[in-house]
Amino acid sequence: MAYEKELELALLAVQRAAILTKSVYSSHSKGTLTKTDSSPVTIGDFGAQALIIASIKSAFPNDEVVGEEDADDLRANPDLKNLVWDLVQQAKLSDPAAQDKIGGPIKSADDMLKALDGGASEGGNKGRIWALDPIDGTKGFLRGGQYAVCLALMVDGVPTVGVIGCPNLPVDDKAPLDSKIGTDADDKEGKGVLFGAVKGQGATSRALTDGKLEAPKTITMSPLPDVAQATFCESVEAGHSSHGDQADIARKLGITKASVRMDSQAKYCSIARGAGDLYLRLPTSKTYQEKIWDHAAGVVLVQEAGGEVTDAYGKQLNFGIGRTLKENKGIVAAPKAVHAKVIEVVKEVLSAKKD
Ligand SMILES: Nc1ncnc2c1ncn2[C@@H]1O[C@H](COP(=O)(O)OS(=O)(=O)O)[C@@H](OP(=O)(O)O)[C@H]1O
Ligand SMILES: [Mg+2]
Ligand SMILES: [Mg+2]
Ligand SMILES: [Mg+2]
Repeated sequence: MAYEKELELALLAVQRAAILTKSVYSSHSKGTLTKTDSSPVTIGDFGAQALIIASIKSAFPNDEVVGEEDADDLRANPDLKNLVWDLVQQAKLSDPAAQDKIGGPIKSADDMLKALDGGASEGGNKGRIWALDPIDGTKGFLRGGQYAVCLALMVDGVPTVGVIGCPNLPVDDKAPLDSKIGTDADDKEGKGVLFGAVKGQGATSRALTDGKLEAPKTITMSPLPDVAQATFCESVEAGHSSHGDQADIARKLGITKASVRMDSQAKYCSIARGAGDLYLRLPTSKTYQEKIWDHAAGVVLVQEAGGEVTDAYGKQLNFGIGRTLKENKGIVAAPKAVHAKVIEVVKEVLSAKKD
């Protein structure tokens, strides 16, 4: 199968990084800093990015990576660097063969910084470029909500392989998607899912482990004969997507069920496995550009589970023009059969707002 090696590498690399993020999640000190855009970053984000880029470079040294983080803060703060280096050394897959497949341990703190800085690609529509979000939903990670470790391979600007680890989602995909799953998460017994998809080959989920990969299970979106019956997912943070516009859209579609608010690409994962149906992300500002690492993996997953993902105007997402989706505004993900109907209503709501 095409991209078999890339998928396995991505699944194992995300699984190893999740060992690190879980250890930070359950520790009271997360080494949180505030970035220049006022968003938070933790020692978990830095460690997970270093581990995943080291894995990619061990298997595919010529591939580029667009990663959210870089090593500047760690170079400026040796104590913080040492904290991350300790975590990185501790995070290893329990199965030696699996650990070998992703290049073994990072050899030194300097190599760790180099790996962390390996995510500086400017992106583009030529060749193989990975999009990496080491912790998506950092605010959820800090709050005790959902978060996700997200990795996608883009080929000539098209998301082609997508892998997402969700340490706080229930493994059982029949678990009802209620607000508790979104905002009162934990990574204890029965939690932790690893999603994977390759363009043209379908989407899967399996339990997240700390060693070998479990056997995959095919996932699909729920059939949704009547859009009024939909459950829709949206961001927790009101600053990240417009809850007001999303409520108007839901009302116009006849949706009566309450939305499920959850952080991170766990929203894409949930609808891809039929726990929830729609993901609405309406812009809150005219200037914010969505980052490719916040969407690339989730888009492959939803497309391969039978869904369609566009921007809020129904325009195809263009992942091949840099680190952001600057040609697009907002995100709408829905089962193929109802996507056009949802976009029609989204456009109505957006045009009613025009000044
Ligand atoms: N203003 C604004 N508008 C839209 N999106 C923004 C904005 N600011 C940040 N971000 C990005 O949102 C990512 C998290 O998205 P979520 O859907 O998980 O948001 S939320 O935390 O549930 O509200 C989050 O990803 P992480 O930084 O990886 O957590 C950000 O990249
Ligand atoms: Mg961030
Ligand atoms: Mg993110
Ligand atoms: Mg992030």
